[in-house]
Amino acid sequence: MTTTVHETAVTAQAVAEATGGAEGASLYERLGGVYAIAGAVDILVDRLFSNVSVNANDAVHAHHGDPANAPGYKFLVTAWSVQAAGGPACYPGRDMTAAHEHLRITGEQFDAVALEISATLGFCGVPQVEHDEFMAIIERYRDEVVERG
Ligand code: HEM
Repeated sequence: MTTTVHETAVTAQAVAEATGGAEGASLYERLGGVYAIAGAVDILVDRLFSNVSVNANDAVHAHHGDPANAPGYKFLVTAWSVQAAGGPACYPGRDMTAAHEHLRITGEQFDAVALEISATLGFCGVPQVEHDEFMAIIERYRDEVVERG
């Protein structure tokens, strides 16, 4: 019996089936693991660093306006996402309150970042179920990221 390239191609569906379907596999596995997540974060951070609405906050712009911050930030956001999605515990950064409290982020600025995350998941072809699960995780951190009072 011959096997075609089509039959051996690793698709998101094949990964889900091989790992026990949507119920058995972690979101991390269903997203495609560290290579897929790092690839998405690479695109996301480039977009965030040039997003005018996100950079309207001067404290955010002090960080996102400097291209020298991109590699380290991509590493930290990748590790955070891997861990938040149920992958290996590998995030070495600050918790979300400590990382953002000095930035005085508004609800609108949080929405602008969430929109870029959602757009990036769409751009990368992440299926709807995994898209919705990841965005639900992001939403759970709103109160830690947005300025209090
Ligand atoms: C749930 C949503 C968010 C997640 C998961 C997230 C994730 C992270 C991570 C992992 C770091 C690195 C922490 C460290 O340095 O130890 C960070 C820092 C940062 N984030 Fe976020 N972030 C979120 C929302 C936002 C929003 C809405 C903004 C801006 C509007 C923002 C702007 C920044 C900036 C400027 C830094 C660097 C702060 C500094 O080093 O002084 N983040 N974020």
